[in-house]
Amino acid sequence: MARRPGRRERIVSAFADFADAVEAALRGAGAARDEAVRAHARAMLELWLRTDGLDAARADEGLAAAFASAELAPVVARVEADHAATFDTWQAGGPAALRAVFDEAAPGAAGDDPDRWIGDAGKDDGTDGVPRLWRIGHASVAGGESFPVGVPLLDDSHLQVVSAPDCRATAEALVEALLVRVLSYFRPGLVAVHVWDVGQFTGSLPGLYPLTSTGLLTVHDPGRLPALLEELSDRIRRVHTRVLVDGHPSLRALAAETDGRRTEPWLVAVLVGNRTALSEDDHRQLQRVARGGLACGISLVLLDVPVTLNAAVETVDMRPPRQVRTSMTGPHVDVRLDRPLPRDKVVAAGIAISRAHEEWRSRVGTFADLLPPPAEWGTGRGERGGTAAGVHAPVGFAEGLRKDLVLADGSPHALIGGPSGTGKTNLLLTMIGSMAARYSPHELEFYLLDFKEGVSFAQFAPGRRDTTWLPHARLVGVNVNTDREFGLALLRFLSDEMRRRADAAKEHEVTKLEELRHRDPHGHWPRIVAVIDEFQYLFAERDDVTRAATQLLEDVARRGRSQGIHLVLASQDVSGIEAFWGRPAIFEQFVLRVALPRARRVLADLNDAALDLPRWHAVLNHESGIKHGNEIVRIPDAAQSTLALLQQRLHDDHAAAFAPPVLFDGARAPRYADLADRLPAAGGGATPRALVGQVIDVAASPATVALPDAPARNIAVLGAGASDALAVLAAATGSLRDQYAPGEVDVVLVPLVVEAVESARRMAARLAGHAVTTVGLDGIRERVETLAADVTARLSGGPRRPVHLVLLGGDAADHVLDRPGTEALRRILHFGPETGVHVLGWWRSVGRLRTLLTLGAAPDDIGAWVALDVQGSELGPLGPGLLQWAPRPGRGLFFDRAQHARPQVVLVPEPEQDQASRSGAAGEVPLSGAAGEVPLPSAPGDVPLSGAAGDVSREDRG
Ligand SMILES: Nc1ncnc2c1ncn2[C@@H]1O[C@H](COP(=O)(O)OP(=O)(O)OP(=O)(O)O)[C@@H](O)[C@H]1O
Repeated sequence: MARRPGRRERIVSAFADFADAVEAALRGAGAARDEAVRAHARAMLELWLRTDGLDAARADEGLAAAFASAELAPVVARVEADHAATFDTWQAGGPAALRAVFDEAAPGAAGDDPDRWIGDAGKDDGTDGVPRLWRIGHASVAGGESFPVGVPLLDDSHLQVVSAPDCRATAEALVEALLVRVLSYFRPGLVAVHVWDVGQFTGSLPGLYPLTSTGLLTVHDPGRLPALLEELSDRIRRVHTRVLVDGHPSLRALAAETDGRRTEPWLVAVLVGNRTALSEDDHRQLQRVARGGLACGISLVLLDVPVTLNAAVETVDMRPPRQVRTSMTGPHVDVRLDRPLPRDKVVAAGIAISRAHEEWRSRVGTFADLLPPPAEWGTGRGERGGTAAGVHAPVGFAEGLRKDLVLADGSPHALIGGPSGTGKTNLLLTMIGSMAARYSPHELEFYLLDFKEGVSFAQFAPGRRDTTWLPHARLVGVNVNTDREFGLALLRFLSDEMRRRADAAKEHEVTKLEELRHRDPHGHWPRIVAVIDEFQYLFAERDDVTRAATQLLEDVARRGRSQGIHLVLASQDVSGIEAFWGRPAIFEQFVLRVALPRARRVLADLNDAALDLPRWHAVLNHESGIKHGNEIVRIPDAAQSTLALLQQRLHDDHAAAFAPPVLFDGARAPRYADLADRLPAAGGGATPRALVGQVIDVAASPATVALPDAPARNIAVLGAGASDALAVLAAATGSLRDQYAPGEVDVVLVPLVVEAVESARRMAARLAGHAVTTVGLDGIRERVETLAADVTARLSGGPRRPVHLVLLGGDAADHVLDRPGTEALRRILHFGPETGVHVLGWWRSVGRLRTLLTLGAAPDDIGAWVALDVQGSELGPLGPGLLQWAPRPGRGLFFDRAQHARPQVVLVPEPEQDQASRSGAAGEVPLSGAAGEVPLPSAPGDVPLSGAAGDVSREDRG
């Protein structure tokens, strides 16, 4: 019988249903989870792809399975579609546009394939612009067209390259290729490279070593990073203080405003580190260099030197796991670096560049290359305009670039040293030509003195063959080697001019020349450059001249700066010049030092750069001679043909407005006519003045003695030699002619020695129109006694018609005068002048004159004298104390109690017969007429008893 399902079965069945239900529930949950995981994977992949970029994700090996999965393919497809949609437009034109930009920014060796330029030296001088990019590789986006990648460098930016150990060699190759591009682009010399490698004595970049031969590459010792950084800082300082003085912010801006030419080469400093930090000091210094360097042409290339730079810098980051990235292209562009240049080609390029550099250095740089274009000569329209901020003129070349010599507030005066034959004079001529070509004579004046035996500056004054002159030249001194007084005269002039300027500045309430020019635009305030070649002669002796010169030099050196007065002193040997070493106050003002090869003491004590200078080079140092101010420049030959052409042009343009310079020519006696022209106008009751010579001053003033009716107004000329003495007296009597109305004066000519006879005749001829009598030895006593009686009468109120008693060889009269005659002469000397009777006499012996000036007369009766071949010690009783005077031909020591505290040196006028023969009038001087009869002298010993007086005197002069 069938049994009803029992309880147990029911329970089992119920559990089975439960298990089925659970299984169904679990099955459902598993499917949902699988779907969630797949969705998550899809979402994650999309997130990666969109975050890191499709290209990066493809390159990631961990994601290879995902890219292979069919399940995920729609995600990839979707991202690809979006990627393509985003970039397609850019891909269409973006790479091409980048290429175009690059081609423009990186012309020639800056961007071209190396095969097209490697091994050739560059030719570009930067005047047509500087590449803004330098190629390092290429890149593409999303498999699109590739485009070149470059980095900026010169003027624009520094470069920081960061590598990992396994790609360090690639990084070095990148730097090497970059440098080879830069060096091959520009004309050799325009870029110099310095390399410092912390780990290697020889530095990295061995392929570039050939460049060291001409100094284009300098390799620094690993331990001497501070020295390199110091060198770079010095350069920045120098560029700012010397080159960017006109307020230009950078060398690039300066070049843009001038003709585009760079005045300083670029300097690329490559620092190769080992990823460890620099010392704190070096780090700080490097930051300073980075900050100031670009404006001064310094670019840093840092390889694995960890440093943060507060300046424009681009980076190339080569560290894994990423590909190469640059700051130029951003983090999403993988850059493929160019293949390293083959080592042998780099070496060959270095050799070729060095060779071209050497050739360039020996080829370029003539004097003409220093000058601006001829259209600008003397206009001041060139690079720097006027001289408001100083005088800047290139005098030589460094690396083919023109190097300026600067006379301005920072370097007001220059000291030039170099042994004989090293080119001092040439350098001075170069400087003068270069300055004259740049500035207008309204803005710049030269005062040029040469103490050497020679006439180097004579070319700037009108000559017999070349009648042109340099309009800037206001004074030219030649053959002054025996006359230190010329130097003194120049310094005195400068000192006076400084005072005049200071007074004008005070009046306009300003302190500097620049401001004075501004306030007084119609005034004539040129800068003055005073050049003294072989200036040590000026200080050659311990005497009054040296003392006065030292004082004046100190004055001008200290105050000239603000008054626009600049001294340029040149010497073969400055070591012995006490005026300098004993007076640091003077020396310190000579901030600009120029040392020619082997010059001693011109530079600072520890600066021996001049010792191994090659020929025709100079150390130009605008920093008082300290080492870091050294610039080695090559001085061109100041070719006469170019100088002459320049002078001709300047003369043509300016001669109408500028008189010829005053000429100090120590070898030429001043002409009577020139001096007489400058005498004050006579007549109208003016006191007559007797001309006795030429004062040594810049105005070439006549030296005169006033002859008023006052005691002691007699003139004595002292010396045994007849020629100079007679020349002085001839000038003195001749000059009186025009100062009296015809017939207003009596002149008594007394030739007492044979040499004077001819001279007296000429004097008489020149005085034609006046009452002239000539008396010889035989008539002197009587004449003197008559005149003495006349003086007595005058003293008691008799008529006072002017009388000049001209004694030629006064001492020769002693034996004929006897006591009464001598006393009469003393009376004339003592009382004559106040009554209008003046003695103008030549005594061959000071002792004889002194004897005469006793008893009735006194030494003071000679109010003025000119001593010729007489020793200073003999003059004591006549002068103001002990005198230093060593006689020299053509010079006199002139003292006039009425106008001098100390005697002064004068030039004796040209002797009469020279003037006559030069004018072709020799023998034409009328010897008769107004002139009285000349009786033959009769005293034995003084004159021969036979022979014509004229013949004798001509022999004497021959
Ligand atoms: N830069 C130069 N290039 C070529 N020749 C030069 C240069 N400088 C000077 N000379 C030549 O050298 C010679 C001597 O030059 P310079 O007269 O200038 O020397 P210095 O130092 O003034 O000598 P000194 O004091 O003996 O006159 C001259 O014949 C000159 O032409």
